[in-house]
Amino acid sequence: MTGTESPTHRGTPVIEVRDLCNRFGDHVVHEDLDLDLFRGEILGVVGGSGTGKSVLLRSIVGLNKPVSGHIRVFGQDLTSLSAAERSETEQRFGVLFQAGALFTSLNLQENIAVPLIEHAGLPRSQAEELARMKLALTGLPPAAALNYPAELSGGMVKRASLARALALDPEVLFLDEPTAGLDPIGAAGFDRLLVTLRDALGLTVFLVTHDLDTLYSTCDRVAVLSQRKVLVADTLDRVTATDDEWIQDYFHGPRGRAASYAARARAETTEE
Ligand SMILES: Nc1ncnc2c1ncn2[C@@H]1O[C@H](COP(=O)(O)OP(=O)(O)OP(=O)(O)O)[C@@H](O)[C@H]1O
Repeated sequence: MTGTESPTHRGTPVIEVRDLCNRFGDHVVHEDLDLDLFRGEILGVVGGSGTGKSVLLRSIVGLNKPVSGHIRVFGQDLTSLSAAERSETEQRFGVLFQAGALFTSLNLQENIAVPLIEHAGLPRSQAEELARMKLALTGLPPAAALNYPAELSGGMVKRASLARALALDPEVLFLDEPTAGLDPIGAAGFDRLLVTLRDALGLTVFLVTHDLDTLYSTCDRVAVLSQRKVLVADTLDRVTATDDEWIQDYFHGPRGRAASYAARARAETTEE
């Protein structure tokens, strides 16, 4: 890795990716990619379209088998685990995919009860009670528990999907573009919720996003994927100062500047 880790995040990483290679046919997506995720941080993962952000996420959560490399999770190499150990480890992860992936034929409390019944073995009534608590945690009103996904706004679907990702009390939360498709107010609300939940539940968060406002308002560190590797993984100040064309265009273009001004204005309002 060319970037130095933030001094605020020393200690053993909960996830260590080393020399990761991913290839589809002739198309090399990652080559000797390194990345650390430290306990309690929100790490934003950015990069141009097709740089392999989602493939990286899927490799870590076990949905994509890398060509080579090591992924250590909670100190254990994923490839050395038996299927049972792997499944146990993966239950310490919560994943929110871009499409949300709720079952359309189930209402929200039934949706969130599914992992509680299947993986935690809870009886249905208890699972649905717990599901209602998870929905409340994400700021949804109690009545929403009986709604079907099609009856909800995009922002509510995202919150419900987050409630499902939190169903099994994960230690690490993986989010793939959680604010995509939300209006700016809905997106800002989701960002605040994410920080509140991280603080309240002690979560570690791996967040793939294109949303500059989300990066500025939620992330402790940002990892930039470029040229098949993590070009830099550090605090926003250090990342934005990195001498790289894509980074300079992304963070110092009109949208990047607007997000940076908005973040500064928010910080000043909080200080007053
Ligand atoms: N299962 C697959 N089979 C073949 N190619 C794949 C597969 N999954 C991903 N790819 C390719 O790998 C590359 C990286 O995909 P990925 O979805 O990780 O990009 P991304 O950085 O998340 O992009 P975006 O920001 O547009 O979502 C893309 O070129 C994609 O087409």
